[in-house]
Amino acid sequence: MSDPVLCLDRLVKTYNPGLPNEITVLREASLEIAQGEVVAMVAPSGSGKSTLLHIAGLLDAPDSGSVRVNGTEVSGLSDRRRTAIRRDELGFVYQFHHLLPEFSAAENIALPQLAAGASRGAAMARAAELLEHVDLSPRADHRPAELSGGEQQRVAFCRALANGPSLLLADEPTGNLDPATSERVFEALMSLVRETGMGALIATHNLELAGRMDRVLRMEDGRLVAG
Ligand SMILES: Nc1ncnc2c1ncn2[C@@H]1O[C@H](COP(=O)(O)OP(=O)(O)OP(=O)(O)O)[C@@H](O)[C@H]1O
Repeated sequence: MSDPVLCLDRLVKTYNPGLPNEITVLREASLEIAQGEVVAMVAPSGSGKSTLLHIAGLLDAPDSGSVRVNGTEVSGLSDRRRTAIRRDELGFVYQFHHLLPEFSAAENIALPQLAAGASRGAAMARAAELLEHVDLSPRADHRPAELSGGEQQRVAFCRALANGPSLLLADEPTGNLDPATSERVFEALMSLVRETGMGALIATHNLELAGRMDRVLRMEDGRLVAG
């Protein structure tokens, strides 16, 4: 059997330790995501969802507990190796798209590939393929400001998937959209994720969307429990 794409084991995280405003956000939070599995994380605001996603995305370290990505324990790795894992194995989507305003949709999708060493031709070809998948080929040369909110978010999904990651981490990817757009964007995301066979951890407040994923976890008192 292959390793889980993500294994978080008994993560503990306290902010401001020893100070009056000390707050323990994660209390032995654990989860495992198999290859191709799409997991929803439902959590009230302030319960530690972003903290957990930051740790899973190797942007922050836990106080204790372990993080394994495709079987590799990340604590103790050099910054360089950690950056390589983030670039090659993880894809990120946020509530706001964070596309670069001065570049076109296709160029935004090409950039992470160029950073990973792809040629411009190969990167733009892959961008075109991804844009076609989310029905945005006619918008390839548009800058983000010339796209609707739902279109911008679909471009952000393409960018997240550009380097063929095995795990997608998404923090309320449809949180900023109206219900109809949210539905369309969610469908686009699921179709991309299913097509590539990647695993995904998707934080959402939308219980209806969560119910359509393979598994739902709830954040409760700093732990993840089956929802
Ligand atoms: N860098 C930090 N320093 C101190 N406290 C922090 C820090 N980051 C987060 N917190 C606190 O930790 C708790 C959890 O924050 P986190 O952002 O993980 O929650 P969340 O579930 O993602 O919330 P939201 O849905 O509102 O974004 C909050 O009480 C927050 O104020």
